[in-house]
Amino acid sequence: MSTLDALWTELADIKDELAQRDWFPGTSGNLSIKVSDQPLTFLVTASGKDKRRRTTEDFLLVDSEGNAVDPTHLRASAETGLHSKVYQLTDAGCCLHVHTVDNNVISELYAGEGQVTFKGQELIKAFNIWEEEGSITVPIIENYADLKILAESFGKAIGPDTRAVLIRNHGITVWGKSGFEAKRHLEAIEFLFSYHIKMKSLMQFHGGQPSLI
Ligand SMILES: CSCCC(=O)C(=O)COP(=O)(O)O
Ligand SMILES: [Zn+2]
Repeated sequence: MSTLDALWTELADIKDELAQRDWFPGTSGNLSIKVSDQPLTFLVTASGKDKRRRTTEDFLLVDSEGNAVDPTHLRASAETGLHSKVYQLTDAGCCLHVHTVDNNVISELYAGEGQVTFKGQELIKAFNIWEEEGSITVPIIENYADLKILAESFGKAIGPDTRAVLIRNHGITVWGKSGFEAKRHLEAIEFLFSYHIKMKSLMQFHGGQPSLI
């Protein structure tokens, strides 16, 4: 199996796993995996597809501008520019974008602060943060309809410690050095979002104290 085929299969397997979690509602979401550094090329999901299905036309190889490397009738994800930023600004090997109710709720709750921080949670270790008081901060950006402006704003939100960026009432983009690490980061951040929303609702209904009754 060629390297390209192996990367294709790796990304297709991740796509299947995320689909099993129902993280691609209404054809949303896009995924990519880096193929080469110089020049930058990566496999990215074709736009507008039902990402729950596995087909031979799920991905295409694009360059740093998001242009197809080989002739194809497929259109690269509308959000390919964001994946490109991730590969240009970080050491990522894989980048995942999903829309979930939890990530949309968190993005709206904390949009005013421009970021959300989690601490005191074991799953922060999934980001390779092992300090006693370790924390993870996720920047939140506005959801510009113009995808070039969105990609610029997204790129500006990426600092040396950024592992994920939330787009307000849209979704999250997460990356990792490998497909395995990107998926671990995504699962961990969605866990933290879900925990936070549940805890916040319990506290609201029970006078500021978490309660299950
Ligand atoms: C119906 S979802 C709107 C577009 C979007 O946000 C998304 O994640 C999917 O776009 P793509 O072009 O990658 O299919
Ligand atoms: Zn999206």
